[in-house]
Amino acid sequence: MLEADKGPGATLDGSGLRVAIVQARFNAGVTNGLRDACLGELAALGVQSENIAHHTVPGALEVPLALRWLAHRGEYDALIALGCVIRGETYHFELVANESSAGITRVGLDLDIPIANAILTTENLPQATVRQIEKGRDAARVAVEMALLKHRLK
Ligand SMILES: Nc1c(NC[C@H](O)[C@H](O)[C@H](O)CO)[nH]c(=O)[nH]c1=O
Ligand SMILES: CC(=O)[C@@H](O)COP(=O)(O)O
Repeated sequence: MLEADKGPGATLDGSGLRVAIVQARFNAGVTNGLRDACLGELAALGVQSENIAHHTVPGALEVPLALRWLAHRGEYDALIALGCVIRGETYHFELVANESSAGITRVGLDLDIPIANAILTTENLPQATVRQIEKGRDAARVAVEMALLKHRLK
């Protein structure tokens, strides 16, 4: 009998989950907004505050390594990456945006752990500012949904 996938509209119950957040401090005005929105949504989904770890790193390029360290602990059901990369005048934007994203994906696949990537990559600060709340909330929902899916499938 095919088990119907309830899809994203299903009620997500994160009450038994353990989640860790890695936040880049670069563009902290935005990443703090991402953090606050993410924490609020995790609470709304039932994730208990004592089951949420939060760590900061200097910038988006340092996020993958911190995620790897946390994944190796084997203590978390999902990880969340928060950051904000804003284009400047040089190629550095592409390097930071692309390498941080590729590193995050690699950690998730190599260490078999769901990682919600909410590292914003925008052309300017206004684009990031208007997206911080939605993207922070989305990251929380993705982390909870994928952690629950992993428990169902593995
Ligand atoms: N320009 C941005 C950076 N740059 C810093 C790098 O992430 C890294 O910390 C540095 O290259 C040392 O390894 N980081 C961001 O998160 N956002 C940016 O816009
Ligand atoms: C994304 C960045 O690294 C950015 O802050 C760098 O700005 P610039 O390219 O003008 O040095």
